[in-house]
Amino acid sequence: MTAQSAPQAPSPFASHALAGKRVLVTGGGSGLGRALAGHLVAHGADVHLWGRREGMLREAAQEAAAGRPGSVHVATVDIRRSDQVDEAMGAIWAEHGPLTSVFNNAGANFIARTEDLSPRAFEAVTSTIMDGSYFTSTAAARRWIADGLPGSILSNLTTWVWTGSAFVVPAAMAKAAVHAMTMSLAAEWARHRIRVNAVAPGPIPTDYAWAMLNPTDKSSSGATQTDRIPAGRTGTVAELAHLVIFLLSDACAYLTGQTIAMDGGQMLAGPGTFAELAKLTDADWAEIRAQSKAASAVSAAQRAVG
Ligand SMILES: CCCCCCC/C=C/C(=O)SCCNC(=O)CCNC(=O)[C@H](O)C(C)(C)COP(=O)(O)OP(=O)(O)OC[C@H]1O[C@@H](n2cnc3c(N)ncnc32)[C@H](O)[C@@H]1OP(=O)(O)O
Ligand SMILES: NC(=O)C1=CN([C@@H]2O[C@H](COP(=O)(O)OP(=O)(O)OC[C@H]3O[C@@H](n4cnc5c(N)ncnc54)[C@H](OP(=O)(O)O)[C@@H]3O)[C@@H](O)[C@H]2O)C=CC1
Repeated sequence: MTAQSAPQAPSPFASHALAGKRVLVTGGGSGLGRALAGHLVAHGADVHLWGRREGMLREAAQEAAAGRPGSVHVATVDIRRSDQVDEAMGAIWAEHGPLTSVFNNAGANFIARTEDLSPRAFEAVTSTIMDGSYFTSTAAARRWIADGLPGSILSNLTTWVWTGSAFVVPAAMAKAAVHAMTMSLAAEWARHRIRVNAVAPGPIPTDYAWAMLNPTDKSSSGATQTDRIPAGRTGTVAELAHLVIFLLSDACAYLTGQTIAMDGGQMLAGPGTFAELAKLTDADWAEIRAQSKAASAVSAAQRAVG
């Protein structure tokens, strides 16, 4: 199949679709979170970006706020630490006013044979995705409930919540846990006017994710191969942004408890996982581990916290 080029999809939403919204984006210093921030600002939202690398967050804020100076704020927060999350959430409420929305976007992942993973490796991934999403969601919701305010929680998942995926087992498990949190809290908190939803994008290549998920010339697999996607291309940040804007807007106040896939048909056609990596040799896995750990080390050296 030949790769299709992505359409230049203009936003279907008015520039004030998110006016009055104050949105927290975790993992906002890089990749999808960073790119999404500019779209949220362009539709009227004020945005808060959390991550562990201060320099990246500041650059991201400058980029996203270019059209509306003062609309983006940053904080270094390790979302695996409930104390840091609660303190940073309190600071938003005190210094800027209540959030209206949380986007649980921060994630951690790398491909590896499950039998090779140490307990610390398992925990590094699962605590970021599962604990981090829970700590952030509850820190916001406790305040909304106490203040009698409505709110919206959205999480960035993957289609592995339905299919699982070989070779990324901690991430697949943790994303599935957040999918369960989405359904559970939607029912529990609807009476507080708090909506809880999730998106499950197919591949939208970003620098760090691909350094973790496709680090060598042998590691390309169904999950990251464009030519295996029925739509013939990967998704775009603009397409993800349009779905997120809709879900965070007041246009769908009755929509809650849903995880919405947006993957060009990848999951339904079968190749959305890393199962094909079963063919790799010990030497291939050693190279993958060395390459992805090198990318992690570069990023860890940039952190202010965590
Ligand atoms: C169908 C759709 C297809 C595409 C779907 C895409 C889905 C989304 C994917 C993503 O989420 S990609 C996100 C990529 N971004 C990140 O992962 C950002 C955050 N990442 C990190 O912080 C690191 O990369 C980290 C390794 C995940 C964690 O770093 P941390 O500093 O907390 O831990 P370390 O001390 O470095 O390591 C802890 C532990 O883990 C072992 N380990 C680290 N890397 C590897 C590796 N590549 N292979 C095997 N093991 C690894 C490390 O050795 C430590 O264990 P011990 O040695 O101490 O036992
Ligand atoms: N790209 C893709 O194709 C897809 C991505 N996704 C999901 O989208 C999200 C973003 O991925 P992507 O942009 O590609 O990858 P990135 O690696 O660029 O984004 C992950 C972000 O999470 C932040 N983060 C990681 N650990 C922590 C922590 N403990 N505390 C605070 N922030 C943390 C990182 O910042 P820092 O290291 O500075 O803390 C980074 O900004 C992930 O949840 C991923 O699973 C889902 C489907 C497809």
